[in-house]
Amino acid sequence: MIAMEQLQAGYRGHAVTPLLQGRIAAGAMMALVGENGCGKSTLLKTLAGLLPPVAGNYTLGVPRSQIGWLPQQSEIEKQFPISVFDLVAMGSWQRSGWFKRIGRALRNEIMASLSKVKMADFADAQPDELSGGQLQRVLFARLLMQQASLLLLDEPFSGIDSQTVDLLLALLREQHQQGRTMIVVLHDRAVVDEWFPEVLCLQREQAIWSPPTSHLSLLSSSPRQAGASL
Ligand SMILES: Nc1ncnc2c1ncn2[C@@H]1O[C@H](COP(=O)(O)OP(=O)(O)OP(=O)(O)O)[C@@H](O)[C@H]1O
Repeated sequence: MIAMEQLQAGYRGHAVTPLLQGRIAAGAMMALVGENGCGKSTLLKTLAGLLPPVAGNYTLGVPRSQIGWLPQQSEIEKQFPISVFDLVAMGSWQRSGWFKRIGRALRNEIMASLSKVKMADFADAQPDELSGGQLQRVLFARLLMQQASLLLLDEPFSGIDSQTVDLLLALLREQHQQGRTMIVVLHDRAVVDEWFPEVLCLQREQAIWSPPTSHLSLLSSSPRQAGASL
């Protein structure tokens, strides 16, 4: 699904990642790991189309509308003056349309997503009334509603208790079993070893793919050139 050819991610022409050459297959459940500052978030933002590549190029096998994106900090989301229910409903806007009334079937789906993350009782709450872990569960419910085929999650478990981490990991595995592709930035080696069959480790000089990726000499479709946006 994702092919990277001599890709380097960074800011304003300055690379922060090593050269990335390889592919991530559709349906992969991949952990993105490495020391602080090695460029994990920067790579994820680049793949999400929020930053242009500094060098090389990549292809995503899906349109940008099929990306489910969970950034590292969700404090901004907390200030949104809407209910938890509406925040989760935002995940389905592509299916329902922005200004259409939410019908019974969609309402049930939203409540089912909130139940999956054990937050159904908070449907009428405001995001700023939630703890960090509760808000993260709500954002996962929104992600489920999105039904995106590519999930890019940046440290989704930081500051979350282990029970909740297990709940969210089980949901991710369910998404994986449904054929979705995911790249998740993680720091907890035990979580990576237990849950993630594939790992991309960024180091200063090189990237280590596990299992080793097939070398790419050609990209199959029009690549994103450095400087281009999605
Ligand atoms: N907006 C920015 N402009 C310029 N440089 C940045 C910007 N954001 C981050 N950096 C730098 O890019 C490098 C990589 O940062 P990044 O956040 O991608 O690392 P990371 O691997 O995700 O780190 P961590 O594990 O601490 O979250 C760091 O040296 C950081 O200082």
